[in-house]
Order: sequence, then structure tokens, then C-alpha cells
Amino acid sequence: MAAVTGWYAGYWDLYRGGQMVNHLVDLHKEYGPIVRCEPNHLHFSSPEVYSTIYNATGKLTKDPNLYLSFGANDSVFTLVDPTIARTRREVISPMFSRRMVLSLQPLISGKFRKLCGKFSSYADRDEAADMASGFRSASIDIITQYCYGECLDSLDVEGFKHDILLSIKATSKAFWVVKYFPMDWILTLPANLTLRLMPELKGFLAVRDNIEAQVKRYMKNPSLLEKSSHPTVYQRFLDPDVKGGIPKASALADEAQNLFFAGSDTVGTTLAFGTYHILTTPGLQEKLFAEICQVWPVLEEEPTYDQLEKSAYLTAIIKESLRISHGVVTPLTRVVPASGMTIQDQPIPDGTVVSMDVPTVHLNPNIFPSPNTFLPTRWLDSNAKDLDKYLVAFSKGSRACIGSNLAWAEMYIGFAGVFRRFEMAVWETSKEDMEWMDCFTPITRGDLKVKFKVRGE
Ligand code: HEM
Repeated sequence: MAAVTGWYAGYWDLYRGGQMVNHLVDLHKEYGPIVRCEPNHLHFSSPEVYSTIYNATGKLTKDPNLYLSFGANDSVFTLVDPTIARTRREVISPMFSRRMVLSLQPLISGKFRKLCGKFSSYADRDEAADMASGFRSASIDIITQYCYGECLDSLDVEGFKHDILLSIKATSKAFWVVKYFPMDWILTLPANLTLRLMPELKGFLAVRDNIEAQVKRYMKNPSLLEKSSHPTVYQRFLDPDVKGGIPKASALADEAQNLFFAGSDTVGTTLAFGTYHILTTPGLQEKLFAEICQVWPVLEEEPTYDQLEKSAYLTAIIKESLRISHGVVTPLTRVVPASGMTIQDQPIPDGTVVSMDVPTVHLNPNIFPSPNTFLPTRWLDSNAKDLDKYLVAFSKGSRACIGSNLAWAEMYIGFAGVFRRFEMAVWETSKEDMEWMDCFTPITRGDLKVKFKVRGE
């Protein structure tokens, strides 16, 4: 059936709520390591294939059917043409180098300290906080301050419920709708009709309006950008000597929109899944606290990011959190080039769409035994080095995540800050609440609620 019509996958995604990626597991069990999941789309399940599809040669291009559905086609993330994408990527990638991220430590630590201050007040009131929204607020405040020089200050909003964060969540939940009815097409409808058909897009339209107004302001008056203490994304793109020429206003808005989404949800989700597993696996919280105290013995003397990186156990916790939360769960579709290619000894004709999804690799029991168990020590075993190539949360190759250095820094500083300061317990959150749906990133069915007790020295 899947070979005949794309609506087979549509049924699992639209009607069953982002479940095609999970259904693929059953299809592979029945039909083997190569499955035709849509008429022109082959999905692979052998982890060795991952680096054939996602690699530095950039021969396979991003699939327009997926990437043009986000309604922001002119950005590093969505550009399908590899040459144009590379030029655009080169403009902003220096902003996300390790050196740049090291210099960002005060900004990152400051936002996570502020988040911990908010958690302290929850502790005082003996109330549970929505932990994932708290982490997302810290991440979006970091990305907006750093990339645009204008912090969203979402940490100041009661309950971590900033309108824009709520919009991002609502829009993500509409992901499978925009996958089948691309956003560009939806946006050609009159706004009131769009909102009547899909009220969850209200927030998205508000985010977009907000960003377009910001871009207009900066393009009209670039001197406004000089206020920032570091070069922002806009400064890099509006530099008269920028490679590839200054992008159009709509392209700047597309870049901003995608960085908003890419830079907040992903980090917040990984920290939240990790926290849930640490708190629900006996002994892990105390072990992590003891390990963090080794590099951070005196509470008032926060360690630097590179000191935190020396904690092998904290590193293992982060890797395991990335493994169990996957980063992005949708199969990232790529198009086979004109020359065709061979994958798993099978000749694949040009124009065929091919993909793998991250959970297929991260939950492979031959690579990660007991794959559904949160087991940070697997990253400390003698063969752990061999596992690194199977940690693909940031994808691989020329279109891998541009923000991974920033994400690692946020995860070290975020986990260390929270687990050093608080003893925590999951509150009224079931295993079912933590089940995820494919919304490009994994969005849980319920919220992760946590209660806090402030630790003494
Ligand atoms: C734990 C955190 C993160 C995870 C797991 C993650 C994961 C990923 C993955 C899997 C991709 C490839 C997507 C694809 O091929 O379609 C990607 C691309 C991208 N990410 Fe991230 N990401 C994270 C954080 C960030 C941050 C903080 C930023 C902000 C700067 C960012 C910006 C981007 C951009 C711009 C791309 C597009 C790159 C391209 O297509 O050339 N990500 N990310």
C-alpha cells in the first residue's frame, strides 16, 4: 500500500499523530532493511547506511517535499541547493565555532543561573515546575540574545509560558499538517481562512510578524546593530562584503525563524528527557550530583565550561540524553543524484528519495544493548569510543547541525547548574506523558513536572 500512495504514510502521520516513524520499525521487521514507505521514498534501517546518506560529499540533496514545507524556504536549514546552502552556511558558521561558544560562557551561565533562581522560588512555594518549558525558555533567551542582540526574556514570564514559546510548541504540533499541506501553500490563503482552518498557526503567524518587523527595523537602520557587544546574525548577513551578497529581507526573516525553532526546542527537549530519566532511574541523581561536585566543590565558585567538560560522567549523561531523546525524529529525506548510487548493494536510481531516522540508529540493540534503558555508563565502557559514530542526534556531514557547539555548552552548563543546586523529584508525570510524537523534534504527550529542594553546600 505504501508503495502505491503517499497517503499511507499520511494516515500514520496525520490521523495517528506523527506515528509513521514508529510504524517504520514494524515495516522493517516484516520487510527487511529496505522499505518503500512512499511511492518514491526508500527508508533504510541498517546503521551502517547512515553515513552513506548523510556525509560530507553533499551529493545527496535535501528533499524539497520535506524542507519546503516549513514556510521559510530561503534559509541555511531549508535551502535545497547545496552550493547556495554552503555559501549561506559559511556566513554564520563562525558564530557557532567552539572559540565563539567559549567566549559565550557568561551569557549561557547567566541564563541558566536565572532559570535556577526561578526554580528556587518553586522550591520555596513547594510547587512543581514545567521543566521542559523552563529549559526551553533559557535556550531561547540565549539564542535571541546571541543571534539578534535582543533577548526575548521569556524566563521573566510566569510559568515559562511566553507567547512565542507557546507558539513554537503549537506550531510543532501542527508539523504533520504542514508536511502534507506545505506551509507556503497554506500561507497563500487569506489569514482569517488560514486561522479558521488551523487555529494552532496563530502563534506561528505572530512569530513571523514579530521577526519581519525586526528585520525591517535593522535593514532600515543598520546602526541599531552596533549596540550589540558581539556580531549578531543580522550583522553578518548585512555586511556589504558578505559572500553571496546581502540576502533579501524575506531570507533574513527565514533565517531568524529557523534559528528560533532550531535553537530552543532541541536543547530544551534533550535536557528535559535527560532530566526525566535521571530522576526516574534509582541512584543516578545522587551519582551525578557527586560527580558534579568533583569539578564544582564550592557552590559560589562556578566552574568554566572547559572544566565541566572534564567530567567524564557528566559527558556520558549528555550523550545518553542525546541518544534517548534523538534530537530530530523525522526521517531526514535526501534525493539521490543524477548519477544514481548504490546503497546496501542495491542500485538506487536518480531522483529516488532515501532516508534514515535517528531513532533507528539510537535504538538499535546490537549497538546499544537495552536501548530503551537510560544507561550513561555505556559511554564509559572500554569500547565506548566505537559508539560515538552512532550518536547521530546532530546528523552528520555537510548539512549536520551548525549549532552543535552551542548546544553542547548549554547542556553541560544546564545540567551542571540544575543538578548541583537542587535535589529534584518528578511530580504527577506518567511514563505515557513522556511518550513522544514526531513533530520533527520529539514532542511529549504531557508535561514534565518536577519539584525542587535547594541543596545546601
Ligand atoms: C541538542 C540540540 C540540537 C540538536 C539535537 C540538533 C539537531 C540537528 C539536526 C539533526 C540537524 C540536521 C537537520 C536536517 O538535516 O534537516 C540540525 C541542523 C541545524 N541546526 Fe541543530 N540541533 C541542536 C541545536 C541547535 C542550535 C542551538 C542551533 C542554533 C544555532 C541549531 C541550528 C541548526 C541549523 C541552522 C541547522 C541547519 C544546518 C544545514 O542544513 O546546513 N541547532 N540540527
